Amino acid sequence: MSSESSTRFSIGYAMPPKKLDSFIQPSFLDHAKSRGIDLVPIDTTTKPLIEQEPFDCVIHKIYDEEWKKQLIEFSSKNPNVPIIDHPNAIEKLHNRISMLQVVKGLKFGYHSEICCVPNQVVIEDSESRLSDPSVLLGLKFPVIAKPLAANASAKSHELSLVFDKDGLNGLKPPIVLQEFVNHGGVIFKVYVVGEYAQCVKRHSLPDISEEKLGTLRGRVPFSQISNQAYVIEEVEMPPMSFINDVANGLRLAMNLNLFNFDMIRDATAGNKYLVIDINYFPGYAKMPSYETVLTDFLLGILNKKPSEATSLELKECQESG
Ligand SMILES: Nc1ncnc2c1ncn2[C@@H]1O[C@H](COP(=O)(O)OP(=O)(O)OP(=O)(O)O)[C@@H](O)[C@H]1O
Ligand SMILES: O=P(O)(O)O[C@H]1[C@H](O)[C@@H](O)[C@H](OP(=O)(O)O)[C@@H](OP(=O)(O)O)[C@H]1O
Ligand SMILES: [Mg+2]
Ligand SMILES: [Mg+2]
Repeated sequence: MSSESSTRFSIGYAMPPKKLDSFIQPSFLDHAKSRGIDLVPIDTTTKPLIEQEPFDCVIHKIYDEEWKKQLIEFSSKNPNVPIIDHPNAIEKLHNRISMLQVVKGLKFGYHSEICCVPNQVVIEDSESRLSDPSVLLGLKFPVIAKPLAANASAKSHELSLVFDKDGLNGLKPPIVLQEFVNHGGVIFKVYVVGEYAQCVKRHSLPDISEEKLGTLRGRVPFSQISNQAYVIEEVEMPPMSFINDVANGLRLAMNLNLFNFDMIRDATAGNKYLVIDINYFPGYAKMPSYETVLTDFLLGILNKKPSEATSLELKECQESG
């Protein structure tokens, strides 16, 4: 039995129904409560945020402009209340090109592992460009076609594995074509919660040999193939020091606290890792011990001095928004 703490904090949370169902588990609410945190649902449909105070912190996964306005208003009235995370920082993850740009800037010289992104091109507009071979800019088949927008819609997760030029016909821009990299059929999914990172293994697409590629035609659609948490024994994890450095580098560069990233290990070069996807506020309930990890993180935020806190700066938000 844990005793309830005497200083209590109120954390407001705002997210779509699907996320509420998975994230707001009784085990999390109870654990947070036992450590002095009351998690309070924010009504995002019938009342403005500023009429629902007081909150000591707000966490959110709502992407519309109206919500952003409400956060700005709330923040100007409560400049010392941390908002996790800044909507402008989250927006960079809504586009599969800007999402990975930050990976290229990561620097940590002392690892034998390297971290990069697959070769990719963006097709912003007309479908007819897909029949022009120069559009591929030297990209090699197979490629994965991904919608450019990664905005939490079901459509944004509708991907295709494309084996040849004919397989590009009928794809609907704006899309990203990304080189498929053989990686042994397993991805490393790294959950980041502030300074904490945890890596899990997930199933992925199997490798495709040159020989097999010669027999494959067109394209195959797929969606959310790495979202189920199964036990995968044999595959060796990347070194934890490397994972921590990538996680911290991304966190600082993106100014985000709550995200995960998917990383694959190139089957032809065991020290080469490629980041293929970064997601805001992912399915944390699938992460072992998410209740304690999230509670520790929130307490860390709440116990910071206001000057160190992640408050949403009105000025910055208006300037770059
Ligand atoms: N460049 C690549 N090379 C090899 N496999 C890839 C590549 N890109 C994606 N995949 C495979 O496709 C899956 C889905 O791709 P991605 O993670 O980009 O899509 P998503 O819909 O954004 O996923 P999530 O559900 O994690 O948000 C990956 O988990 C991985 O199995
Ligand atoms: O609903 P959108 O914004 O599209 O976000 C999804 C992410 O893209 C996925 O990465 C999450 O699954 P994982 O936590 O297994 O990565 C997935 O987790 P969930 O389905 O368990 O909530 C979602 O968070
Ligand atoms: Mg992914
Ligand atoms: Mg994703």
